Amino acid sequence: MEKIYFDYNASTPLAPEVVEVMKPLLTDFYGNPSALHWAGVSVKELLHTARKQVAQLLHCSSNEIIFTSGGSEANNTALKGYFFKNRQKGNHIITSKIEHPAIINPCRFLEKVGGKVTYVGVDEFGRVSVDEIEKAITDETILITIMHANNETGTLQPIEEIGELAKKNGIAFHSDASQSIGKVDVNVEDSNLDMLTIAGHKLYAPKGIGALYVKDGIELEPLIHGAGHEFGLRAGTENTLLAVGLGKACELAMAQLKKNNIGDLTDHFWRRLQEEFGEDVMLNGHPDERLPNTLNVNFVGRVGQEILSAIPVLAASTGSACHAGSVELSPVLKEMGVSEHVGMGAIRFSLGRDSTKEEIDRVVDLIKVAY
Ligand SMILES: Cc1ncc(COP(=O)(O)O)c(C=O)c1O
Repeated sequence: MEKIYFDYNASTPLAPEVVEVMKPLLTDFYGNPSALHWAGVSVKELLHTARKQVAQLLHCSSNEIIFTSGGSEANNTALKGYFFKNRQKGNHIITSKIEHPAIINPCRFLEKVGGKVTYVGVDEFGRVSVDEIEKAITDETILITIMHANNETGTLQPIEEIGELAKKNGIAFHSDASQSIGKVDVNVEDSNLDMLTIAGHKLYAPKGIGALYVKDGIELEPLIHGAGHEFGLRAGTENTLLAVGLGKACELAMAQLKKNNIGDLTDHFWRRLQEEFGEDVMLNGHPDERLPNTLNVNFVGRVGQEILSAIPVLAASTGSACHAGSVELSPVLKEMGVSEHVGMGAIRFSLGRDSTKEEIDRVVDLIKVAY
């Protein structure tokens, strides 16, 4: 039976165009981009193009993009880098309780070295309250970091309002946009963002590459000290192969955003599940303010992982973490107030460019059999 991949929030395949653009870097374009001779200059040009392509997607300048090894490194650079460089201004950071571990754990680390962190909660749809963030601001607050879209539910946060609030209070604003880039339009200027994280493998670029937007004028301490690569913010000869792939992926994402009908497919999926399962299915996340590709559904009274195990051709995720054989309710759903009875039945389906209506209909049929 043909396999079905509905786990694009976990990782995406490489776009064929991305593979093509990377090929010459495996053979002919081997120079060090810092070298001044022909071999270096040609690679430097490719890197420059890639940086420009990433910047265009975010609506910023290419000198505001630094390449990293992925979303986790970009988040660590933003949080630790900003904290260590700006510590004399204050030691307080505001974030949310539903961030990815790549934000929560750097925050926990900073708490061990003199930082104070407020973790704001979310409502039943997984959205933070801007008022609650405002109330958490103190004279010591230097940074607000709130993810743009949640990886499990797809719920989008009101980053424009949070950006306004941060700007009004002279506080830097970072957003982990690993899940939203390429799925919805993101404009760092309109959202008053000072820093923003991208993860390549969520948008049809390779794994092991990402980027951090750092607004002109924002100062960071690098995580990796060395030579002056990436505007002095990340030492080490650039991963030109993967950066060029990310650049192309960003160019493709821009074109895709304009002709994207993935939201219609997700709506069709949700309609079909409601038709077949009625009140036995519940949506996790905001009904409208959600990534167009993400459908997180509770199969009430069931265990999501058991349903998935019964459908081996389907790649999808549960929101729950498996520890030593036991399945636990996802901390994100827990924060949203979803009960264990309901939330243990959660399955996250995340669609992508190659997903089809036929696949969705087949998955609904397979779930009916497995149910
Ligand atoms: C919201 C979010 N942030 C950060 C990351 C980490 O990205 P990477 O795997 O590129 O380090 C992920 C990946 O799962 C994510 O979903």
